[in-house]
Amino acid sequence: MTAPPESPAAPPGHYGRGALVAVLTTQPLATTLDYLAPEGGCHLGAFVEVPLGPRQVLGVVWGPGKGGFDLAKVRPVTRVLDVPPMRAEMQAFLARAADYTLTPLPAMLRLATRAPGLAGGAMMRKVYRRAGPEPARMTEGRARVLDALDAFGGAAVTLSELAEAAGVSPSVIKGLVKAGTIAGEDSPRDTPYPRLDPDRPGVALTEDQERAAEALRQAARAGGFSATLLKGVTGSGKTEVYLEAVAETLRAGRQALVLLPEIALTAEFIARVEARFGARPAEWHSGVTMTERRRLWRMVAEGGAELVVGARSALFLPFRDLGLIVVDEEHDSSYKQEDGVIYNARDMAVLRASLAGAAVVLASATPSLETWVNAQTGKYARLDLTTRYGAAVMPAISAIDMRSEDMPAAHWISPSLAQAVGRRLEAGEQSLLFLNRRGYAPVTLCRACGAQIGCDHCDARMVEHRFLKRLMCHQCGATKPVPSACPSCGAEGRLAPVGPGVERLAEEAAALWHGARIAILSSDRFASARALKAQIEAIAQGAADIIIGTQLVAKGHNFPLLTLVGVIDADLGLQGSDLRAAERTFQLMRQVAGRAGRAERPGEALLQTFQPEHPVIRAILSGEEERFWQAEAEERRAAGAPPFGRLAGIILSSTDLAQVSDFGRELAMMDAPLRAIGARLFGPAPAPIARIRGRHRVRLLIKAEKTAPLQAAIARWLGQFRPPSGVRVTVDIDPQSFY
Ligand SMILES: Nc1ncnc2c1ncn2[C@@H]1O[C@H](COP(=O)(O)OP(=O)(O)OP(=O)(O)O)[C@@H](O)[C@H]1O
Ligand SMILES: [Zn+2]
Repeated sequence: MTAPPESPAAPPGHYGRGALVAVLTTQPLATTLDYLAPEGGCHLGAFVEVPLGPRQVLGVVWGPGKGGFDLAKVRPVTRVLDVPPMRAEMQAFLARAADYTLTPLPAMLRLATRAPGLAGGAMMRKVYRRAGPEPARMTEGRARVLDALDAFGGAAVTLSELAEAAGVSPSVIKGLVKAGTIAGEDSPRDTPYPRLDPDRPGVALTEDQERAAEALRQAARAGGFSATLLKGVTGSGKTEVYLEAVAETLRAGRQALVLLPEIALTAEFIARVEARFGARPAEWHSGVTMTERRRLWRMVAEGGAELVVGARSALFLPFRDLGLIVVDEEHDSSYKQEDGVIYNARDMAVLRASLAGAAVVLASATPSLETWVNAQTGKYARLDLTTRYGAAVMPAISAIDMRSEDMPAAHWISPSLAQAVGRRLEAGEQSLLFLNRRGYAPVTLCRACGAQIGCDHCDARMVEHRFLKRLMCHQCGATKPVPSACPSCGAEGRLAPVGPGVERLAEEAAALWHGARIAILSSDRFASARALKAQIEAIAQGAADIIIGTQLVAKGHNFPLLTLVGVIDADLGLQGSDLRAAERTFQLMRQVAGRAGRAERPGEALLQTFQPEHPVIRAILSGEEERFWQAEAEERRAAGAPPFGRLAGIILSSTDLAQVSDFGRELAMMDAPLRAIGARLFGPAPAPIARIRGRHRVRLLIKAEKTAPLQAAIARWLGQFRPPSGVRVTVDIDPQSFY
């Protein structure tokens, strides 16, 4: 039973006062809840505050109320928030994303409302300015406040900002207000971002670049959904090309979103946007302040932000008219969100673009196999840039056969690689030694009893971090001091590091090359994204001779002086049984090698390997990329593996091992809904990392045909059970990791 609308002339999508509306809240409830539209009514999609028990919670008017119960008991919406209503496109996106990832809709709504102060409504804030003569009593603190105000030169400044700039407590400022010297006034909090000028001249594009740029401009002009793989070798100018698509989108008056896989890359990208369009874009990632997040969220909704550069969560921003999404380095595994709501931002970008009528550009030198196949089958358009820009040429890649190198124990830099580095040092060029292992040594072993030091909470070995002087678990982050005696047998002084991490490699390099400036680039070495950015910039300017880095350095940085890349262990990624081991190794090696020789001087990449004849190593060396993808695709097709078949991972965890094992078996026994769609269930089996943070983990794997209705079947299957309390069930559709 639905209440009649207040007035028959109400516009579509508007509910008059007293009409029954369904509100989706961010609370973990199974369904929407019915409320009465408030005084003045509300629009479909309106952000509202509603009573839930004793509390007020945030919600969105999702549609007409479901009714079917006593209307007298339905409570009215408390108030409609002063932000633009959620658009139908966004509602559809959240609903489809929820269905795809098997995530409850309220959790999706939480992703879409991750800005502070939406309900706060305080659109104004107090800012301070000079208002009268100097106070009768002038103190040093007061003088500093007035100096600081002058220094701000009329820019809006809040109490806390002013206090911080002047180095005084807020009471000093309040004293000046009382004295009439300065005044606080309310001013709008959220202001639009500076306009970008798409018609400023960009760089002169090469013929190849121009061809690709024109195709992307056309896609942007066409105004509907399209998906394009922009595949260009490292240093070919993909960024310059897709900025042309951004320009065309802005000309059409629509908004653009550029996703980057790594916050550390944003500084360089923003500088390029500023050079191209004369102003900075809006930034959205974990390093952005709350005030700025709030401003961005609102401005995106109101159209006061034309271009957003951000992390994967920027996909859930309330764009008013999204015309373009660029996913840069689209193959990057960090686009997969692995906890909380598990989703792949690359796939969600395509979904959102299709609903918004936007163009999506997936850019990479080494695309994911999924995207490569989509381009092969014509589902996506494909544009290729096959040469580096300008004088730069692709680096020569060759292998160092470690079987014939003379390697003393506990050394990892072969004589051949050392020679090559030595030549760079003499020439004043930079070398990068790449090792994808953080810390000093991956294993700490007791030479008396053979025990390895493990984490107390996880089924994982502790990694020594000599820089921090601790052992650290890379699963849960727990740390402990390096003991002097073996925790197993008590032997004193017999613990030894085994294997290399970047810190140990730096030690070896320092012993080899006295006086060389060595910099370690590894995420755990930097307290903040800002510090990391600064270090990357310094290195680009030449502040280091030898860079020792983890995969952090593989991601699109430009180091113009870098001419040699040495990969310490090219076999590392090939060891696992991971479905994507070959693909990942191929991508990573090609990307890392691509850091070399990006300016005038040619680059070289040397891969230390014990198996130079391995097909993946050979493919990396030969550079015959298309053949590699072809072969990899064939193998996956034969195995019915993604992207030709579908997978879903089910992870059960509990502090009680028996409980989680029993529940796993129960799930496996009642798999009829899965069999009904021809899917196969494997497991339960203890997860490769069988315990994390004290929780025992059991995995099941579902394999289905590409077209099978997998999510619906999983929902029916899981719907048969009530997990015992304490058991957590995580569904990972299209899993990327299997730990
Ligand atoms: N047409 C051009 N005119 C001037 N400079 C250019 C041009 N094209 C590319 N460049 C420069 O060449 C370098 C490489 O370009 P860009 O970073 O766009 O390449 P990319 O393909 O995105 O590389 P990667 O995949 O390694 O990130 C940059 O410094 C860029 O400014
Ligand atoms: Zn741990």
